[in-house]
Amino acid sequence: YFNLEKENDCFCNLQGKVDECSCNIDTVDYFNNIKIYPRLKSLLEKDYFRYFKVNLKRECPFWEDDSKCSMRFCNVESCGEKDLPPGLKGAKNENKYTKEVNEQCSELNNEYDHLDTTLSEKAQKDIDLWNKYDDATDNFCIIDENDSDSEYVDLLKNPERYTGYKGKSARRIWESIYLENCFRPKYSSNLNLYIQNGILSELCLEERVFYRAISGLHASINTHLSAIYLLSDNKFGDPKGVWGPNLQEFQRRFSEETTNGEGPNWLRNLYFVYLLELRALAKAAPYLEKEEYYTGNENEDWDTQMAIKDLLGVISRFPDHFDEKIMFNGDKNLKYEFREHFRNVSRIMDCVGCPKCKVWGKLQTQGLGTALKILFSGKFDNLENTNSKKRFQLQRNEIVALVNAIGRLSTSIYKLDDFKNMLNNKGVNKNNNIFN
Ligand SMILES: Cc1cc2nc3c(=O)[nH]c(=O)nc-3n(C[C@H](O)[C@H](O)[C@H](O)COP(=O)(O)OP(=O)(O)OC[C@H]3O[C@@H](n4cnc5c(N)ncnc54)[C@H](O)[C@@H]3O)c2cc1C
Repeated sequence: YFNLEKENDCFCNLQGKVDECSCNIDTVDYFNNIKIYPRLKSLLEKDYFRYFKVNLKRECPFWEDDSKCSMRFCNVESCGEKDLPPGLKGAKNENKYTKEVNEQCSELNNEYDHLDTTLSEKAQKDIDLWNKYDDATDNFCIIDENDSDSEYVDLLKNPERYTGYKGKSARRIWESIYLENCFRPKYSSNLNLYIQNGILSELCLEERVFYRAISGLHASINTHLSAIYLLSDNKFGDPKGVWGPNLQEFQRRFSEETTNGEGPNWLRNLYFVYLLELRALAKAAPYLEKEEYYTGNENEDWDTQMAIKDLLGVISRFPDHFDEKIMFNGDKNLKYEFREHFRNVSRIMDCVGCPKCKVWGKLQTQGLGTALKILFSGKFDNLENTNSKKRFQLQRNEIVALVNAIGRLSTSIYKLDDFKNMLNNKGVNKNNNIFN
């Protein structure tokens, strides 16, 4: 199928600096594969991170969903109440998420010190409304967590992998993201649906960042489906399927030869979005270190807190993340547009025709949306100097989505190393021009 000489070309341009950031691809490789990936892998097996609440029933607001996924591997096993950790049971009762509320401490009030914190029903309603409004204007995503149709999905039971979702429906999702919901070069005569790297310079920094983030997410999803591909025959093979890396699929998606020279740029965008999300995690560290990670299982909750602290410590010692301070210093409208575009991308996830892809698509856009909120809402600036826990709260699902989204990107970068080794073992390292 492929010319061996050209076979490795996904990796040749994948070197040097990550665009818009100050560090090199190989520095990120080392840092991720040795330090971050193993930590995230064990952290994401903890109950707190393994259950994601998602609404799979919300209708597509843009067009009638016309797709049925071709394979049974598309379907999601949602989990029943009995499978959930004690702290997440009674999903309708939002208060169950925090230990404080569950353990309702009843201290005696000194009647002279007593501060009357009761509010009239009307005032309480107003405040709820204000909070909702404030929150909504900061959010880059529609959040499913409080939705009555939402259900918990066990992410470990539903790994992101090849599902067979392709064709018109999948293409329409990506097209509508890039065509309508990414910023586009205004003066370019190029009518190609997808933005080519060469004309990205016509976009301003913020617009480029937006495009690179989406493209990086796309590259990550396509790396996963190539890395956990269905290798056995669907009809006659093992009913559970035999899964593993498919090098040819990976090359078709990322080599210069088959992508008009764009594949390696898409992989660079994967590194970009990884650094962007890591920066968000580092920025929110003072807040996340104080979170309880409550599931009702004391031992595990303690382990989770320790594991998070350890991870945040490692991340904060890596200096060269994305620098968000360079963004939104000019045109005030741009931030608003940026947020609206991204909210539309998150709405499009309701149109994904394969339930498993939808779960992971929603999780990853919500994770990226949470990262953008941390970086750009202003509410996480100067966290070190304030009692942040009281000032601002992320919902449980936002934290679960953010850390899992970083887990996905980290795994993709790790899997690139596997593909690189597979290519080298085939004896084509002399021209290893994807990764060199
Ligand atoms: C939200 C979502 C989640 C999905 N999850 C899964 C999943 O879990 N498992 C699964 O098997 N399939 C999944 N899919 C489908 C998968 O992403 C592909 O759409 C499908 O495999 C068809 O691939 P394709 O070769 O036609 O190109 P597509 O990936 O559909 O890409 C369409 C076009 O976009 C351009 N393009 C490709 N990659 C990039 C990039 N990184 N940056 C910029 N432009 C790019 C190219 O011009 C390409 O022709 C998902 C799709 C969506 C929309």
